[in-house]
Amino acid sequence: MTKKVVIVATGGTIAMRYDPVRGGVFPAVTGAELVEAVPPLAQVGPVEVVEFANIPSPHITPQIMWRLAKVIDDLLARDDVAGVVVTHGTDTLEETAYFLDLTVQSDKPVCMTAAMRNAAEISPDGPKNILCAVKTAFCPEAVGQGVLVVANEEIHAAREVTKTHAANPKTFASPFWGPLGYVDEDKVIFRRHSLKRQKIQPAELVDDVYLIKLVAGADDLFFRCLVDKGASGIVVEGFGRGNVPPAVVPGIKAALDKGIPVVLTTRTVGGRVLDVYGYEGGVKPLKAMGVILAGEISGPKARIKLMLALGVTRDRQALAGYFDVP
Ligand SMILES: NC(=O)C[C@H](N)C(=O)O
Repeated sequence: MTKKVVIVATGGTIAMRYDPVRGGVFPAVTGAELVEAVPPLAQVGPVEVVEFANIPSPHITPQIMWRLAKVIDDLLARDDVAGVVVTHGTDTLEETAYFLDLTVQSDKPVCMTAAMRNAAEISPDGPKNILCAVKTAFCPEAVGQGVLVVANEEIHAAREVTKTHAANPKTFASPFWGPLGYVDEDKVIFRRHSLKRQKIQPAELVDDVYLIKLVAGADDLFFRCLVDKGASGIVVEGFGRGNVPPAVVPGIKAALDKGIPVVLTTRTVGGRVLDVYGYEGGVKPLKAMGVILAGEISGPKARIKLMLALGVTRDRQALAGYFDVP
């Protein structure tokens, strides 16, 4: 049977054009039109298009990600489907990629791609990104690598990749680790394998989980607001090893006392949160209070993981186990 790659279009700049009447860039291009703009796809293999949505990625929500994951799993269950490519906006792409990496049950390739230049600009990057993403989705070595982000001819792991530049087409990078591989003219090359996938199968999506990014001199106002609101979870982006200002600690304690799990990440782009420092606000006393350490993942990705894990358990120890992975 000749297998195909299904392109699931969700929107983003890749599917936008400048509108002179409204004076801005707006959604304008369907998934089918995106494919028409990439004639060399005919030499790669058969593709099918699913018009999932056409929205800017700042409009993407965890509930939409949840629906997207189910659509992708249904597609990958088909014997005639080798893999899926998702076209998406770059602004929140890393969050959707990580959500899918944790929830899509199939190990067939899922390659997300995007564009930094809209379809009407000089040298749009979308068509080449789609071509590289489809080539990767057909590549046998992409099986079992988890969700991949393919852009600018590079292949990145969902767990490691982040958007690093507001405008440059080379925006996606995996700090300290670099790409898994790249797409050359003649073939797809993987130079390393992604980390072992973690899969979470929640019964429901608990999406009232909030991220608080800390800065010098921060106090616990935001924590007290979330405690009053009865949030289901709080992710904190601390400094360095995960340390926080002393004025934040009472707010963290108030959340924990109310049974709200608090997950600690760091605002650095690399390295792990670790209980090195014993001073007030250091991770050692925070861990002793019951704060969950999130390892290396970023604040936005830790929030995605906590949403999903809360759909499985509210037990703090069990929740901590979901974050105790490399
Ligand atoms: N390059 C892009 O796709 C950015 C756009 N604002 C989006 O995320 O939808």
